[in-house]
Amino acid sequence: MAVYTDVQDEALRAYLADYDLGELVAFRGIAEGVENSNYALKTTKGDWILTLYEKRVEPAELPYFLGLMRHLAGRGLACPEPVAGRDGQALRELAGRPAAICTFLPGVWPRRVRPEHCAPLGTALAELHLAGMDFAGSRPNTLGPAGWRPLLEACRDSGDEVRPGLIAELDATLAGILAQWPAPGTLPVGQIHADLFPDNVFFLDGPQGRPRVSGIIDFYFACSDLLAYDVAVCLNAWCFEPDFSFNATKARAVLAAYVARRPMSAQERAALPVLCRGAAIRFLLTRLFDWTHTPPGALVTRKDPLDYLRRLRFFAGIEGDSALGL
Ligand SMILES: Nc1ncnc2c1ncn2[C@@H]1O[C@H](COP(=O)(O)OP(=O)(O)OP(=O)(O)O)[C@@H](O)[C@H]1O
Ligand SMILES: N[C@@H](CCO)C(=O)O
Repeated sequence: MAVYTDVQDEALRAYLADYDLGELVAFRGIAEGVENSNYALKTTKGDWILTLYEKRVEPAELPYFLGLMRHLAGRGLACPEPVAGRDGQALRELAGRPAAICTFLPGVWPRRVRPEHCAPLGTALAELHLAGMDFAGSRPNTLGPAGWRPLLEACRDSGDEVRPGLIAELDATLAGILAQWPAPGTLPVGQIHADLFPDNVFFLDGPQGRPRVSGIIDFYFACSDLLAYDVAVCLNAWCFEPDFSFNATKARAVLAAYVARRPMSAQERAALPVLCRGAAIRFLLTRLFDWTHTPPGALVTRKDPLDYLRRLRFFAGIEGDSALGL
């Protein structure tokens, strides 16, 4: 459930008066998502998404996120485009929170990923990376390697309640990942999404009923980091079956479509296994943090950290990039 901040009809109408979006016809809170409050708006000029940024989003970072979305949308990527008010500002305030309206994207995210989703995903990811190349802004990856040890420390006291021995296993695995992490300057860097899970990618049926990407949303973890790390996030999030087995067919489809648009260097390919381990531990640690720090009775649904322990163990057991489908 993600409507933390209630918006009253009156307040929304007053807010919309600063835009050129016509009259409000209807609005409703969207239950999906856990970070921010989202509302679907219908006005006489179309459909929009209103987001109120909640406490996990740092207000000073919003110009980067909104600027990146505007840039990518301007390059033709199907992502939400922030809508400016009459004064030219997209970032405004509503109900005491920073707020913005973005374009509404059609389509639905895949509840069950099929191999046919994977090539369009790989293409869209490469297009996102290419479109971001000339973006002027930058933002460090606060959930990148430098953030993992502090997260693990924050889970040290209660982590083993989730699974006995978990913290010791993570201590050892993290040390190995950090020791092998690519040195700065060795791999291409750019603007990455950093959270490209199935629930952030919308699809519509394209020619012959094949799925095509109709929208990429939720840029609020986007940052400037290794492009290949974004690929590793997708291999984690899209290429495992419900029984946690790795689906090499899906991985091959993601990678082949990606490299057809943005070829990867030999160093990037060689680094993929450690990048996959890094991506697995990132989601394991943020989930473990939430699992051990969310008060009972809170409205948010906690995600199981152990799903990512399975992935981490899989990626720890592979030798080269051939097991990944390259
Ligand atoms: N531009 C958009 N067009 C259409 N629907 C959107 C758009 N942005 C968000 N939504 C809807 O709102 C839901 C929640 O959005 P989002 O995933 O960005 O929420 P969040 O709380 O910020 O993120 P998180 O996934 O990190 O919890 C999406 O699943 C989708 O249904
Ligand atoms: N995609 C993340 C949550 C939101 O960033 C996860 O599944 O843990």
